[in-house]
Amino acid sequence: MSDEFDAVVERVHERVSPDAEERERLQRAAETVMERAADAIADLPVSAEVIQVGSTARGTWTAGDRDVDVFVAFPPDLPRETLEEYGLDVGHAVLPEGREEYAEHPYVVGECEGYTVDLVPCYAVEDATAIQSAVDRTPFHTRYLDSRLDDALAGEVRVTKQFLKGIGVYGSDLRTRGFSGYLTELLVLEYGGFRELVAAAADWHPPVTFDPEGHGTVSFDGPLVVVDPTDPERNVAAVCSATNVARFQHYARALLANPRTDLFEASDPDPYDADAVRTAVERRGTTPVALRFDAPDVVEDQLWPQLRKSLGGLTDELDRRGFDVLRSATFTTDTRGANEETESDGAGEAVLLAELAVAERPAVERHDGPPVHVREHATGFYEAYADDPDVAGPFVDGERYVVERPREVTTAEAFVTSDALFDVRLGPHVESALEAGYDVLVGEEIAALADSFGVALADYFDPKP
Ligand SMILES: Nc1ccn([C@@H]2O[C@H](COP(=O)(O)OP(=O)(O)OP(=O)(O)O)[C@@H](O)[C@H]2O)c(=O)n1
Ligand SMILES: [Mg+2]
Repeated sequence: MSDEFDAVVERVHERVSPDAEERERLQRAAETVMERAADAIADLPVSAEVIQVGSTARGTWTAGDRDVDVFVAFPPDLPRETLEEYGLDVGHAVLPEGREEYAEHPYVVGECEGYTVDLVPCYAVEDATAIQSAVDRTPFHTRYLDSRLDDALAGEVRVTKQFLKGIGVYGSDLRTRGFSGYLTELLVLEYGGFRELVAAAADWHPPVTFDPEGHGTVSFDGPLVVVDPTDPERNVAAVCSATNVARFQHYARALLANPRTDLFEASDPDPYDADAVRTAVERRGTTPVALRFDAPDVVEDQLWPQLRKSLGGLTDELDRRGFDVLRSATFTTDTRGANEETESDGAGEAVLLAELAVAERPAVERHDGPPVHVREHATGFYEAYADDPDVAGPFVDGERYVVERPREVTTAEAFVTSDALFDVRLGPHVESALEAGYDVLVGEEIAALADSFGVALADYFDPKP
């Protein structure tokens, strides 16, 4: 087992480690960016430090990645608006073709010598606990890891990142909710290597907690807690979902049991076509209901939490109304999950999908009233329904009055096409998007989604751990 494992890791290591030429090319691009930034800062009335951060500063990027992160650290007493203004000035000077993106504050993303450069302003604070903005921690991460990661460990980090990418859990964006680069580096550091990490993870019993500097002061929730060595009040793994921790454990065991390089390769399934969707729906005998609408034009880190929240609100209400949700999913075009040819313009489309075990509820529903001995309430209930021609009862069952009254909706389709849809917990941007209009597809009609969402449907009907 040992030899096989090492042979697999060696092959992956070979593939994800940049050669000398790639390192040089990247370093040249980074230096160009940093020189241009220094020139742009010279035109400003304040001084600022240019710092290369992220995986390219630490030698932990995987070969072929083309992202360079450069920060400009301004004096901490600079007002926020001035920091934003100067940050964008420098960004546009360095990356004349660049576009503005927005995280906690705006920054510029552009191309330089074939690399995608993020040029981010931050505050040069004394220590990471004094941060004024989340990005102010980043230079501390680089300093902390720089002195602890040697070439061999950097290689272990690259292999680990590739494994996490292969199994689909790499990235701390709110769509993925997985392992960030910094988290990966800290875990490798903690265990001393990829193999040690994987062997340990196979036996984790979450919650799993690490505090590399032993300085944690607050307690954190979540399946994985790694107290930031540069900030005792932050859990580096805060966004990592329980699902992704469990998934990592599953694939750690799979790799140990049967070492193979394909676990290090992300692979999309063959997209389902309309026929495959119809066959799947028929075979399962369920009633899928999909809402399809124009995705709100907000950044992904806003979009995904809102889509999940909306899906949760929808499925809770469908359950409450007796349609028994078997499984549900949300997906969008123009990111992974779309067929590239049919990618739409702008923000693309989004889908909320709920697969129901119950297609139709009867015309009546049971409604229990108060116990008869609770005289005032019981009489009120009795009188409210006594003359209602639409109900059966009130009758007495056990100690209570009961009526059987007409059900508001007998199918999920009737529910999602009614105004009651807007009473469920929806993310505000999703709510506006739905108000602008949406299509409802039921049962085999969801085959029409295959054009734009064939990969997501293949994932859905053929789920992997
Ligand atoms: N959720 C995040 C995202 C980023 N960072 C900081 O920003 C740096 C750059 O972020 P990113 O490019 O996302 O990660 P890398 O570490 O560069 O990893 P990758 O190889 O994926 O680029 C990270 O190293 C980390 O210090 C962070 O603290 N928290
Ligand atoms: Mg990076």
